[in-house]
Amino acid sequence: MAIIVDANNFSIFYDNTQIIKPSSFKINTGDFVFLTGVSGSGKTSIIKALYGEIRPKGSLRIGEFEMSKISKSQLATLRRHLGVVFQDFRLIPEWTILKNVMLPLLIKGIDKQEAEALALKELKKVKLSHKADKYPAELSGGEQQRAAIARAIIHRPIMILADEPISGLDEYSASLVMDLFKLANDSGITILVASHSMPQDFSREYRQLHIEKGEVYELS
Ligand SMILES: Nc1ncnc2c1ncn2[C@@H]1O[C@H](COP(=O)(O)OP(=O)(O)OP(=O)(O)O)[C@@H](O)[C@H]1O
Repeated sequence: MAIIVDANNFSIFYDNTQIIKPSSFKINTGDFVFLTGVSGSGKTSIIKALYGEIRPKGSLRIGEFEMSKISKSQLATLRRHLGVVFQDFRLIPEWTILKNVMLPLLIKGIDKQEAEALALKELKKVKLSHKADKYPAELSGGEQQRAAIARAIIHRPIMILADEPISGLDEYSASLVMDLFKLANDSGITILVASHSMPQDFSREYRQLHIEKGEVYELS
């Protein structure tokens, strides 16, 4: 199995404060991984390091890219192959939900009409077809979260990074979201979900990386 994430003594600092102590782990292509830990333990920071928003120390590789010294152009290339769901969704407020979901396809250079048709299909899967023409502010938090997930999946990334994608969702929406991730995982997409706890009744093989006191280790 190919290694997609290779963390080798990587650590994260904000100014002089060490949030993640030197840690090592590997994620294989096709893994379904939960990143758990209490609030403030550093889950978001690891997602941000993997998405290139903060620069880790030591070695954190995604495929051929070394995140501790990735260049701007390499980062743009890498991001085209990642899907990300941030805790605050980061939908573009001036754009409709449909256009937000189309964005990764437009970046890929897919023609607008085709992108629109694909985005409508993806919105159907997250049960948001009826909100396609609305703006983010017109949607509930849970609906915005589902739109963000549609945007993260639509371009069939190699890996999806999702920060607390089911927190605050009711049971129906939470299982809808987890089902979407399972489906994506079935098609070979590696999934990393940061969550303060494991979802109940998670019926599939998974790995759990846990952060405690700044250390990341595998729970089995
Ligand atoms: N930009 C920043 N500057 C300084 N410290 C930060 C910054 N962002 C986060 N931190 C600190 O880093 C630590 C880890 O934060 P992080 O957001 O990664 O935790 P988390 O596990 O995702 O928490 P939550 O579950 O509440 O989202 C916290 O102590 C936080 O205060």
